[in-house]
Amino acid sequence: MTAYDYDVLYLGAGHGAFDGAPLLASAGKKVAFVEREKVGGTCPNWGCNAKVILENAAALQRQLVASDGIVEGSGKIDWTKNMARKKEIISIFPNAIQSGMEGLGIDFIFGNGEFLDAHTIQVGDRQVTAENIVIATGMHSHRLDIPGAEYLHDSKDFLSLDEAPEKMVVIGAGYIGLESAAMMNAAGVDVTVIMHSDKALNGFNKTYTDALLASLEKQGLTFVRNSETTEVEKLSHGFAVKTSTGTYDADYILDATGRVPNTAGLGLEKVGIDFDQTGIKVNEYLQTALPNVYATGDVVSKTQPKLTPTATFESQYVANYLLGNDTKPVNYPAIATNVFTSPRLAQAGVTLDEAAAHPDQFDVVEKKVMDDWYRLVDYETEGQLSLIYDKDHRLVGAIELSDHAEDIINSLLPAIEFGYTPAQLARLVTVFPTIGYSAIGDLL
Ligand SMILES: Cc1cc2nc3c(=O)[nH]c(=O)nc-3n(C[C@H](O)[C@H](O)[C@H](O)COP(=O)(O)OP(=O)(O)OC[C@H]3O[C@@H](n4cnc5c(N)ncnc54)[C@H](O)[C@@H]3O)c2cc1C
Ligand SMILES: NC(=O)c1ccc[n+]([C@@H]2O[C@H](COP(=O)([O-])OP(=O)(O)OC[C@H]3O[C@@H](n4cnc5c(N)ncnc54)[C@H](O)[C@@H]3O)[C@@H](O)[C@H]2O)c1
Repeated sequence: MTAYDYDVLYLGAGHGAFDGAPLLASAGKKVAFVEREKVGGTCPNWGCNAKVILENAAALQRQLVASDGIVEGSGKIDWTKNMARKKEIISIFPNAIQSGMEGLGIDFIFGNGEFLDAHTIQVGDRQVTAENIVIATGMHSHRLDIPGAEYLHDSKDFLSLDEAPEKMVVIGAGYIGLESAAMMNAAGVDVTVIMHSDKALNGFNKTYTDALLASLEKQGLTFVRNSETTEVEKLSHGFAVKTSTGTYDADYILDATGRVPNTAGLGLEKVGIDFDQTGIKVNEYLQTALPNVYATGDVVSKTQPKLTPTATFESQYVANYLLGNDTKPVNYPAIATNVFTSPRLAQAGVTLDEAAAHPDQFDVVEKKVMDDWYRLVDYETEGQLSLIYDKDHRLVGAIELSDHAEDIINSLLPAIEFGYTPAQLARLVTVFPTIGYSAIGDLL
């Protein structure tokens, strides 16, 4: 029998890797990560955690303004201090994750990993072998290919921006575009978002995304719809962003036009692993074309949202599959997602668009968030909720726009995932008065 250096070797040390690795190490497997940048990957260093700290100031400001003088103060955001706080909080993550993993006996090998064959990875001048390899290399920012592209910044740059610009142009109205634009608008920046269609946020219903844009417009954001960005020109002060609908001045430009799977330079073609621009192709066991090589997280080609909880779920699934604890095909649960603007837009389970396409299978109940008196308690002013039921009246999906949408969707998630009956729902005696009580109350 061949002796490999490791039982399982992960390419990448983000959530797609480090959430499953401890299960393997605790079961006595020899495990290592190959990481070319920062331990923890995108989410803690340049994604979720970094972003949510910065956005929290905008959410606080919104509540303070809505209190209409009960809580005094202008709510002015000091962006530089906000950024310094963010840097301080997230700086602990790489070492904390690394020492936690090393405490379990897991090794770190730093450098770019590339396949030599199905069991061998080249890292610098070292060749590392493993019985099983998990590709968890994530994604990087898509960059527009236009003249002046060198003046554009991506989300990684943006989440380290120490000084707020006066005028900012954001190209793209997906998660990153809207979250970044909304928090900078709250920080007093004049922000224009260029959209190449009239619909924001793929995967969310248009009635809801239009309502979100309308709310953000009321707060001062400008959206330019159906506009193609063609060129960026450097001026003596700042830049001119040229588009099919006009020219917009900015001193900071964020290219938020999407993310691309990290498949290049891995040697995938050489070893016969299938992939395309959507990511690595896997079967129902998250196995690539090579039976001993798996893929997890953002690098996987899939219909599920490319989010941290999805990466975590897949990482734990593959670890359990390799241990023989779970031999069934991957069975994704309802995946909850939230756009961290103020108000938030969150959803889980069957979407409104899916429900509309299959009226024979689903019923939709519409609710006005402001009909719930509790929303007045924490100064909410607007919002809507749609509950999607199957024909047995079990909740199968929900979408909400409000300042607490993420809490409502999290509270509804068990009912969506486990299909609670009305009798089971009636046994959920939640704390009153709270947003969780409101969420379950919506179902009764
Ligand atoms: C700005 C931003 C905000 C986000 N906010 C949220 C949010 O609020 N909620 C949410 O759920 N999701 C959010 N996401 C998405 C979330 O960050 C990803 O879904 C998650 O990080 C995916 O984890 P992963 O392990 O698949 O990839 P990653 O975290 O990207 O990790 C991949 C790792 O692989 C390494 N790597 C790549 N190639 C190689 C190689 N050849 N050799 C060695 N190492 C390699 C990389 O350096 C990286 O560290 C956000 C993303 C961004 C960009
Ligand atoms: N809150 C969260 O959970 C969160 C936050 C940020 C990112 N993410 C994840 O990260 C990933 C990437 O987010 P993202 O915002 O980069 O991608 P995205 O796909 O959500 O949005 C990209 C947007 O750019 C638009 N676009 C593309 N080309 C364009 C062009 N030439 N001009 C104008 N617009 C253009 C697209 O239509 C789309 O709306 C997503 O998969 C998302 O799941 C999640």
